[in-house]
Amino acid sequence: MEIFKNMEEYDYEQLVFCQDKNSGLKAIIAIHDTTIGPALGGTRMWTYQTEEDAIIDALRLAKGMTYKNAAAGLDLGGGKTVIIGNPKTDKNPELFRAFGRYIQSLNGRYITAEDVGTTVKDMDIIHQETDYVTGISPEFGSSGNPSPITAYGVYRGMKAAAKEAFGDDSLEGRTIAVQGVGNVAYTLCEYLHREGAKLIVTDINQTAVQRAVEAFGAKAVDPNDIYDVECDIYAPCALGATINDNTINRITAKVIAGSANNQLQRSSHGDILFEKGVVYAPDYIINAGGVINVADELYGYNRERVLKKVEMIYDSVMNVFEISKRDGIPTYLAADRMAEERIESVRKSRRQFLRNEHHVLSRRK
Ligand SMILES: NC(=O)c1ccc[n+]([C@@H]2O[C@H](COP(=O)([O-])OP(=O)(O)OC[C@H]3O[C@@H](n4cnc5c(N)ncnc54)[C@H](O)[C@@H]3O)[C@@H](O)[C@H]2O)c1
Ligand SMILES: CC(C)C[C@H](N)C(=O)O
Repeated sequence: MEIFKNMEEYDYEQLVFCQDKNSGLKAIIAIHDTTIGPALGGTRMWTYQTEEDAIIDALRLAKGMTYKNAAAGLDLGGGKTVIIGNPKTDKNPELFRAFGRYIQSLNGRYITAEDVGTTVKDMDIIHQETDYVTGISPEFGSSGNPSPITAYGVYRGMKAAAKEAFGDDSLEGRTIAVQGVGNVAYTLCEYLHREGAKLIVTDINQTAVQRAVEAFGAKAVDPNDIYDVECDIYAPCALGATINDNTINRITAKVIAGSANNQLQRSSHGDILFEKGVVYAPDYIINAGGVINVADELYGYNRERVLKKVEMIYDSVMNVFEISKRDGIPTYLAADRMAEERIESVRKSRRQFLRNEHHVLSRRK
């Protein structure tokens, strides 16, 4: 793999490889863009088949965070970490402490939080070595697990997408196919069930499926069959790239709205959805609740302020649809334009020289 070629393609700033033999840590921190502020993005722990897969995932996820944070109006850039390993068997406190020291060595350029495979407890261990971590336990005045807030944002965004597709934002009686019923999707299903939606669920973890079947009367299907079920809304809430060459023509839903990051394998899949008239709520707009929640810790956490902001994901999704219709472009592109405009305006406003403690002038005491 040509690493610099890959970094150059979307202008990544930095890729950090972290290794600690004693604890087994193998982590990759990707910092995509810090124009607006320090890079904030979670840490994913996953069993990657190859090191190349792990690097590509870190890069894709980090870029997504730049766009997510910019579009959500946060004063933050984008980054992400992947830890190579099985979250069920390979965790130990020394691993997260070693990782925390690597984060500290970046001196605030990167701030972490939870993602797939990591928990509040893991963030608390990282916190023993660095302050550049969010989503730690509420005992520290922090916001805790971001997933329920992410779920609330996805629910709000899904209602906006329903309004766009069906002319009515009620989800009562709608059939919704949920792929992956983990931390975010379980709470999402609670909202959907409460509103009277009919749920079809799948997961590679049978315990997770069973929990949703029992709690919400959901119908369970095999992971490979979720693309073929008849439904109004497809909610991808597992891993990325599930909208791809193999699935795009199998999905019959009029709406795609879910929590997963990087749902489109390639941007051309977003073009196809647009041509087919599928209402796609762009992933990083609809799933921004979690990062809005953890970012609020940087100001002194206030849950009411967070809930107000996350409720507005309905309006952000609507705004993307408006731009898409106005400019005749797919929704993923409309979202990208929104984010890029904000990054560019900040970049321009920072043109003037500003003396700081690192500048050569500071040496002339
Ligand atoms: N947790 C958050 O606050 C947050 C915020 C923004 C985005 N996201 C994204 O939302 C998604 C879900 O996050 P989460 O925190 O709920 O993770 P999670 O690990 O708790 O849940 C993911 C679920 O998907 C299942 N899964 C994995 N591969 C699957 C497959 N091929 N088919 C069916 N099920 C499969 C897993 O078994 C698991 O139950 C991820 O893509 C994550 O990056 C999460
Ligand atoms: C909580 C966030 C910082 C990270 C979250 N996993 C996301 O993708 O947005």
